[in-house]
Amino acid sequence: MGELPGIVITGASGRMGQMLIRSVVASDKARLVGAVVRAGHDWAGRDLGALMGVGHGVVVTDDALEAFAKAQAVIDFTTPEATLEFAELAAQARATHVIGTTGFTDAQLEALKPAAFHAVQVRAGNMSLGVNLLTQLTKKVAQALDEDWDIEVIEAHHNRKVDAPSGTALMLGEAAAEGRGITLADHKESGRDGITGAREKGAIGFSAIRGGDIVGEHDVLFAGMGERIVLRHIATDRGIFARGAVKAALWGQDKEPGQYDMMDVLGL
Ligand SMILES: NC(=O)C1=CN([C@@H]2O[C@H](COP(=O)(O)OP(=O)(O)OC[C@H]3O[C@@H](n4cnc5c(N)ncnc54)[C@H](O)[C@@H]3O)[C@@H](O)[C@H]2O)C=CC1
Ligand SMILES: O=C(O)C1=N[C@H](C(=O)O)C[C@H](O)C1
Repeated sequence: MGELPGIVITGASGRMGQMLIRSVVASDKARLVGAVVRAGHDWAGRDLGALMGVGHGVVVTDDALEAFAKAQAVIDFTTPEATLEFAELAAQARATHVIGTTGFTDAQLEALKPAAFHAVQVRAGNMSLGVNLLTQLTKKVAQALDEDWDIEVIEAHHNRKVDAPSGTALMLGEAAAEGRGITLADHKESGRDGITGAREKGAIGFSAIRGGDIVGEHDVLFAGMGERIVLRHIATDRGIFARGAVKAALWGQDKEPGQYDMMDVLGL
């Protein structure tokens, strides 16, 4: 039997970075071969075992290229700017690049594409099974209802989150738009404040709550006259995102270069 696929985690000291390290170490289908932090971070050069109590023998580095050269997959939950750099390096190393990072601009999403000519890229605003199922349900409900039903996506996250609406909220909004046969960009309404005027018919609205240690909560509200439907997902443990990302890294091993998402991985 050959060696298990080697995985590098970027943003190793972050909330998701640490969760991902624990998930790879706990997996019997993958090996942790590297942990990358940003340049000058005080974890660089230190053994993960001493820092986290797991991953003994893996020395944290700020040299992503060197780390990626030893890997079959890179799992990356960092920032859009860092992910763009890592996409090029993962392509050079022909390593599957699993991207959990959110908050990309349209131009940044466009800039991710060339790397996918050379390596598998799996990107999703949410890597959990539950949210990906909810996305499918959202599309189905939106397909069944007409514009008399107002669609609102409401999300809540911890007070350290820097982007809004969340990547998940955008995924759900895209699914609702697809179900309704419209383009989200033309119907997105977020950040209401002041005298906004009446709600535009057919809009897909977004609201973001930030507070405390909320892991991630998403409601898709279909509001009609005299009745409402609410589809809801509540995450209570970041392990759901990490396990999904490890699954994606393994799934990518025998795929052709290109851009994929968690629907592909989960076969939904
Ligand atoms: N797709 C999904 O299922 C999920 C996505 N996320 C997304 O993942 C991202 C990270 O979230 P958190 O872990 O909560 O944030 P965090 O702020 O705790 O961690 C991000 C880490 O990236 C590191 N970083 C930044 N630039 C870097 C560089 N150039 N090289 C190496 N490391 C670098 C930071 O030092 C930090 O440790 C966010 O965009 C978040 O929305 C979070 C949870 C689930
Ligand atoms: O930043 C987070 O924490 C999360 N980000 C993702 C998002 O933007 O949707 C996924 C999850 O909700 C947690």
